[in-house]
Amino acid sequence: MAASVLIIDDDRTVCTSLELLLRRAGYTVRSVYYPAEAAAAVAEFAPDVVLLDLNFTIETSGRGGMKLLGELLAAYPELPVIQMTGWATVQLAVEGMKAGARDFIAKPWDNHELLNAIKTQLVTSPLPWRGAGGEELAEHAGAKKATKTADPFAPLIGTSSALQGVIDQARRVAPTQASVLVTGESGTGKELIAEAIHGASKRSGGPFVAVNLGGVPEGLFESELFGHTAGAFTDARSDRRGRFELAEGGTLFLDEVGDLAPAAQVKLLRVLQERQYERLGEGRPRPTDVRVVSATSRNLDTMVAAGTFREDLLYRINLIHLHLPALRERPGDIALLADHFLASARRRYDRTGLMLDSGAVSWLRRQPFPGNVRQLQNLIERTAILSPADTLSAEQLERQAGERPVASNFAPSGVTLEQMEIRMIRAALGRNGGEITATARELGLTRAALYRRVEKYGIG
Ligand SMILES: Nc1ncnc2c1ncn2[C@@H]1O[C@H](COP(=O)(O)OP(=O)(O)OP(=O)(O)O)[C@@H](O)[C@H]1O
Repeated sequence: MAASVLIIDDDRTVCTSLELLLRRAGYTVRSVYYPAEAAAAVAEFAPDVVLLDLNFTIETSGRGGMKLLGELLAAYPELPVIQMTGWATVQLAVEGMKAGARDFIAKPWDNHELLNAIKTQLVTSPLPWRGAGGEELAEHAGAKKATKTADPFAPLIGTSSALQGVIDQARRVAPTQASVLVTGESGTGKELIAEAIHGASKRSGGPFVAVNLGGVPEGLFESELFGHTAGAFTDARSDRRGRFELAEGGTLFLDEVGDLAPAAQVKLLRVLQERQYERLGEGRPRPTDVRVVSATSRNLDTMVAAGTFREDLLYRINLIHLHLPALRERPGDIALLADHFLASARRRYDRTGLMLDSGAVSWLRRQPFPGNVRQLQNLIERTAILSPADTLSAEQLERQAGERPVASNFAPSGVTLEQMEIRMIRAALGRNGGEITATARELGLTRAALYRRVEKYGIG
């Protein structure tokens, strides 16, 4: 049986787009638009996970959402609630976490992160709040069990020696306990290879828990990674397990490790050195047995030289270093990858005739793909959905790829810098399928800086 998600948000466009995303990922979904209907929907639909918007537009303070969160958790203390909130209201999200929400996602959300957050709740909740079988849920959340006997590296498509070299290295280090640092541009498959390393390790029976450190506000770092006990803060009503605890016996994937603030770097280093951590408010150390795989698209050596990343932490996470090549460095893999994404579009949309004509393949091979494999995947998928014909041409792909490269009219007169910025952000969001991390990388911004601009300009 498919796992289920209840969306509580008064913005119907948000609900519709979340419904589409989650149904495609195999979930049963229901939305409610009015806070007053939420409790009844939880009772009737018995969702495995709830996505709750904290900012109802009628009540922009977010108090409506906080109140509802309190009511739902009072009635169902174990209900896994993921809060959704705009960047400007991170403080509210912090309050929500203290009140017992399990996670939070900033709007506009990153699809990949959102799906990961839901998966984490399904896999790591040992006692689903309504008593459903944990096994069944875990099986749904990523089909890791079903594919256990298959080659864990099979999902990594590409025959280029640049990619195969990295896969060979990864195969060799997977069975060891060594910490691994995966570098590479956004969308090159860092998380995919981290999962494969876990799958090929002796820990494959344990959990694979991912945490995007770039998305964790500083004030939440300890609670997020190490957990807290009820009463640790004024609003901490229930115990909360941190990511280290959730990953016990398995692999902890620290994504965007280069985005960690200096104070958080010290705290992480201490836990990795001492192999023990403390839940906030508990006052006693807990031993930890996790293997750490980290990833970043930043250059940590340069950051160490600049004094923004601790050298001792780099040594700790970087026993083995794997670097994934950008897609433009292995154009020979583009046709194979395109074929792979087209095959999944055929299955997903039941369009067995979908294919690329030869012009389309050579056009794809000439593209720079700054968003790497993720960008190629989004482009194929979008073109397949929007094309009425089964054979996709270079022209159709080009149209979907959106803005052309810089041309002489790049800075037309009569357009303000601000308008230009809005256009560039919109275009980059379009090219990257709305993925915040990839868009921020393409524009050379941090995620926080991109969120601020999206918020400031009201880009939807
Ligand atoms: N070699 C590959 N074969 C098949 N799919 C791939 C490959 N590399 C990446 N992908 C797909 O591209 C998308 C992005 O990959 P992934 O999330 O692992 O990248 P990432 O480097 O971790 O990105 P980011 O730095 O933005 O978090 C995913 O949907 C993934 O399945």
